[in-house]
Amino acid sequence: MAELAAFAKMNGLGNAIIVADMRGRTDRVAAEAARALNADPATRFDQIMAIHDPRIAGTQNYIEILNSDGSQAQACGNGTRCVVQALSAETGRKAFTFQTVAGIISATEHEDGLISVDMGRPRFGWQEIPLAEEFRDTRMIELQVGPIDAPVLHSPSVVSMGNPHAIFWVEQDINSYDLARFGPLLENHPIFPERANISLARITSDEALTLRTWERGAGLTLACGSAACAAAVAAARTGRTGRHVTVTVPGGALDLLWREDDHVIMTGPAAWEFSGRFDPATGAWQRETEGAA
Ligand SMILES: N[C@@H](CCC[C@H](N)C(=O)O)C(=O)O
Repeated sequence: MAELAAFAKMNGLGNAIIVADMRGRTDRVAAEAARALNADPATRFDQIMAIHDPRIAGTQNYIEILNSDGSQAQACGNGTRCVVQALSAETGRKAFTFQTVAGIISATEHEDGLISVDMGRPRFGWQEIPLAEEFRDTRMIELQVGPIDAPVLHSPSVVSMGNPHAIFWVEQDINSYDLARFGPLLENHPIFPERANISLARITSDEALTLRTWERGAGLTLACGSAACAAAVAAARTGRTGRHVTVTVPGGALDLLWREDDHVIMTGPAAWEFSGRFDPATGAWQRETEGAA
C-alpha cells in the first residue's frame, strides 16, 4: 500500500468536496480511488481537489480535479474555495494563485471567512465549449428535450469556464423539472464531445437568478460554482440580468461579478467536515478527526 495521504472532507454550499494533500508526492489520485471513495457513504463526494506541488513560478500549487465518476474536470469553483480555506487554516496565508487545467486562477479569503475566486475569463466560441458542430451564436443553440412541438427544455446558452456548461432558461420553479431524468441525456448528448454540465436557470430580477445543476461526472449536486459563473455570464450576455448577480442554488447563495476586464469573480463560503488519510491508488481510507458537521 502506498504511503497514505491526508485528506479533508469539506463542502462548498453542499457541493461535496474531498481536498487531498498530494504535496511532496509524485503519484496522483487514481480514478479507481475516486470511484471507491465515492462508493463509501461516509466519503461520498462530487469532486476531489488534489493539491500538488507547484509546476510553474508564481503559483502556490497545481490543482488536479476529479469528478466522482473518476473523470478529470478542468475547473471547480466550490472546490477551490474549500482548498483556500484548508490552506489558509494550515498556513495563515490569505491570497493564493493556483494552476489548473483551466488555467491560472487566484483566490482570497476575507476577514469574514467568505472566499472570492477569480475563475478567469468565460469562453463563448463553439470550439471552446466545445460543441460537435458550428454554432455562430452560442447565446442560444438548437438543443431540446421533450415533444418536438412542445419541448420541456430548449434553446440553451452555452459557456465554458474551462469546463463545458449548458444553461436552459426556465419560467417555472427550477425544482419542477425532472432534471434527474433530463440531465444524463443532455450531459451525454453528441453535441457535447466532452460531455457537459447541465443547468436550469430562472431569472428572478435584474440582479438575481436561481440555478439547479446536473453535473458532468457527478450528477445532481447542491451547488456548482462554475455553473453559477456560466449562468451569471450567460444571463448578462443575453440581456436577462446585469453583470453582478446573486445566484441561489439548492445549497445557498453565491455572489457573482463579471468584471469589465472579463474576469468572473465568485464569492461564497466553504465548510470543513472531518479529516482522514487515504491511499491515492485504491481509495482505502481511515478517519482521523471529527468535524462540526
Ligand atoms: N462542482 C464544480 C464543477 C466540477 C466539475 C464539473 N462537474 C465538470 O466536470 O466540469 C464547481 O463547483 O464548479
